[in-house]
Amino acid sequence: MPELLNDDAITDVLGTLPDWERDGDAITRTVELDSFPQAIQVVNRVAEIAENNNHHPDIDIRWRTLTFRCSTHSEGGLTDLDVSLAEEIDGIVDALRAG
Ligand SMILES: C[C@H](O)[C@H](O)[C@H]1CNC2=NC(N)=NC(=O)C2=N1
Repeated sequence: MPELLNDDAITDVLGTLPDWERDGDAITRTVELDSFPQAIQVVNRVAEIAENNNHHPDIDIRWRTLTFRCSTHSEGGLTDLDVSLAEEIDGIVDALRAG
């Protein structure tokens, strides 16, 4: 079972995830892509990784703007699974933006 991160650990983690911020029991990132198709490409790649890892973000899709919200529902808070997922999401966005 993944361990819940305490407030100090969350603060430390957010220092390594500059595009993310804390939202209660979750961390969130909002990102604007160049187009709706590019945003959906990001969503599809995130979905593949989330399914492989059996750990899924909440995703809000509004035209070119995506908001990801990561939390470990089964634990009722943030765990390392969310940190890893956030890092994967950052990598996908960076790779797609680099074209
Ligand atoms: C049954 C299945 O393994 C669980 O519901 C998984 C699915 N994906 C999940 N995703 C997230 N973010 N938190 C969970 O607790 C979780 N649990």
